[in-house]
Amino acid sequence: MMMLEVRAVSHRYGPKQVLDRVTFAVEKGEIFGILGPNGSGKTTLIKLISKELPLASGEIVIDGRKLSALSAKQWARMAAVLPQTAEAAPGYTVRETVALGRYPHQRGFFPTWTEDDEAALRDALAAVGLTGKIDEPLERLSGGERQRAYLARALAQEPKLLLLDEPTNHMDVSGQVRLLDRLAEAAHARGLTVVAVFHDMNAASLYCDRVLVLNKGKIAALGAPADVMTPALLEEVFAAPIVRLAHPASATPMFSFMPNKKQGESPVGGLRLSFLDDAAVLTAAAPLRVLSSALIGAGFQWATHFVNRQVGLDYDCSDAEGDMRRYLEQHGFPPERTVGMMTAVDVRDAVWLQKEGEAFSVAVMATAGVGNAVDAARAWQHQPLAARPGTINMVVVIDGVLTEAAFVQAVMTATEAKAKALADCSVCDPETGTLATGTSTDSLAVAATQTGQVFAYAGTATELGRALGRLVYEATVEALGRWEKRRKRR
Ligand SMILES: Nc1ncnc2c1ncn2[C@@H]1O[C@H](COP(=O)(O)OP(=O)(O)OP(=O)(O)O)[C@@H](O)[C@H]1O
Repeated sequence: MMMLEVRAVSHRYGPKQVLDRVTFAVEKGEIFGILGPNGSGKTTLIKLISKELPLASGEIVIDGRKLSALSAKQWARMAAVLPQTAEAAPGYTVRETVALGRYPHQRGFFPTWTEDDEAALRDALAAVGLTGKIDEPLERLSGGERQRAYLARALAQEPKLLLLDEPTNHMDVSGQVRLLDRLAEAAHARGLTVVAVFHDMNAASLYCDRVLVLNKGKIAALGAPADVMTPALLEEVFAAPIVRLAHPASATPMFSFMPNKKQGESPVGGLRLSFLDDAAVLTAAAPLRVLSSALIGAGFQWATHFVNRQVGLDYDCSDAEGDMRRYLEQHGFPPERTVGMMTAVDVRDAVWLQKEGEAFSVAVMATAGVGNAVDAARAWQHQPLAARPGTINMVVVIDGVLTEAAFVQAVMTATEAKAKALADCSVCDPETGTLATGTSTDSLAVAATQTGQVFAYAGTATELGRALGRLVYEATVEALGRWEKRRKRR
């Protein structure tokens, strides 16, 4: 069932055409976003639907009834609007402001305030979190609170259709999340239809079932955010470089801008390996983009420090992450910009290899121990393992721009080269007696400067992949040799 139909609606201010044959329909219970750059006609569209501007061309139908046939009071029983600006009318309290929302439901010349009116008012105030401010004068509220009071007035109207022009304009983050969550709740539980103008693409993507993208008064796109909010479309419409990212917890895309930064110096030359008593530390002159499985900074991250910390064989692993975070803070490494790994291997044996290619540079830091060696193909045969010390930790740094595919391929290439190094060193899984492919607690970080040449791939079909595989292989063999030597000396 459609709650709102907009058919071939055009609008002019004098000679200026600001909407051009705009057609779309919004289903009952939908949260529908309107996006577009400044001046694209969003507010005009809301004003036409809310009867604030006369409709000169096209047709608008609300819940099956033509807008032109609805009186102001009939309209207000079906729809409510929260305008862009929320200026306080002097002298009104929050209660009085919200009570005005009940006017469309009241009849006769001397309407009485019913229990239903009071319940609707209380519900609306609770929904926007303003119950505690019911008797405050509106002008004493902050901009965000005032916006919420006006939203409560719109909710008290108990509309089927709620029109919002930038609803989170004056709100801080928690206010935004609370408001949008409440709207989503009301839409899904009560079948409220919400049509809202958004400037924040991320909020629109997270909360809208569908979005309409307006550009110069015309529809540039219409559909589910994940389908239509493509970087190409958004870049064209907003004339700004936009990147689309995967949200960590929701299947809706996130957006950010690409700053127009000058390319910095290649930081591979600026990498520095240093040692603390109990850690090998790699420091980069500029932040590197990293994909890692490390204890701290796992996943994609930007980091300037890579800390490979040595712990005793009897280390209590129950809160390794918290402990590592404290360790980093105590030693002056910013945890949000540090990739932190742990090992029981002596970090003085860390291997550091670099290769300067024509088109790229690659560097590898590795520590290795194989007291905990495992054949990944036979690990299922193991008894549940008590983690034994002996981990292979590796940081691979590439000077260049890696695509996400190249990051994943670099992880694959490094892992395959490590497995081959173990095989060539005849390292066996003690439980199965077969050749080991790694240890059960290995960490890997692949880092890239994200300046200079672009690498779309880093598999063994590429020059970069071949150099990377070779370096990882050599570093692993060397690190295993050092570990073995130290073990024999004990
Ligand atoms: N009353 C008016 N008289 C003349 N021109 C107007 C009037 N109101 C808006 N406009 C113009 O119409 C165009 C569309 O305005 P509208 O407010 O609908 O855009 P918008 O997409 O909501 O913009 P914003 O993102 O800045 O709020 C703009 O160029 C604006 O300058």
